[in-house]
Amino acid sequence: MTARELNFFYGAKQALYDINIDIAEKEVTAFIGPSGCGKSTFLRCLNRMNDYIDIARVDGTIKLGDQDIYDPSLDVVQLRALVGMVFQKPNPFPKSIYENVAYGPKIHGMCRNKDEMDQVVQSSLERAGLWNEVKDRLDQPGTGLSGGQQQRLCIARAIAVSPDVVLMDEPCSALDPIATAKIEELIDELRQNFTIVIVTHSMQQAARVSQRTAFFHLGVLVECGETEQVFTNPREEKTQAYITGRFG
Ligand SMILES: Nc1ncnc2c1ncn2[C@@H]1O[C@H](COP(=O)(O)OP(=O)(O)OP(=O)(O)O)[C@@H](O)[C@H]1O
Repeated sequence: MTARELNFFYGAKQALYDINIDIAEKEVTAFIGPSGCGKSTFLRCLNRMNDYIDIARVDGTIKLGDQDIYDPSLDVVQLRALVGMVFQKPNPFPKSIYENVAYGPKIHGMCRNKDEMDQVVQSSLERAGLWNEVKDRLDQPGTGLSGGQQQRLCIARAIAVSPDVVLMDEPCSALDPIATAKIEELIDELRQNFTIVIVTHSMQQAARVSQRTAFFHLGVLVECGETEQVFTNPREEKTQAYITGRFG
């Protein structure tokens, strides 16, 4: 995905300024920066989740491949299948584990019969590292799983519709360290098949899971580069100050 000259406003308040970024395919890009710097706002621009906010206004261009995602003729439901999202708090539907994963493929008409749907559900749960834990209780509520399992269920739900990109907004912030480690391992496996963008408050997490890091400050994308370079040899003084804990 690419963004060019992206400006974003909540009413009169500008939250993002002239963002230009190329998000590399089949890699993990981490968005870091102090609270309120616009990481989540920009993440939500990437699949038009901000459309739900009445006062939101976007200027500039975001493309998925060649497609301008703010083109008025674009089908937003289709866009959100191609650019899926995993939220801070695991939010399974109040439905069975099976139904949670089957929901997307069903509304997008991806499966011709029950066998095909079973296959998609199984492979999505496998790829989300959850199959072995739930295969004997697929008819039980998704909400009955542990927090870490629920988050992996939400990842299975996102990948069941074969997205190109998976956006993750602080996916581990509600999880304990063991569940966090599992999600981080999973992110590393998923990047073989998906482009991943993760917002994280943790610089350690960004360093562990991402290949590229983008540092935001006061709505400006200060620096974006290979994660190792950003953390060891940042180009910008502001990045250096942030990663060494001088502010934020
Ligand atoms: N729905 C909204 N209406 C008005 N202003 C908003 C809204 N959501 C966010 N903002 C403001 O936009 C700015 C960027 O917020 P955003 O949540 O994108 O930052 P962030 O970097 O993700 O922060 P955090 O790390 O705390 O989640 C902040 O000043 C915030 O107060």
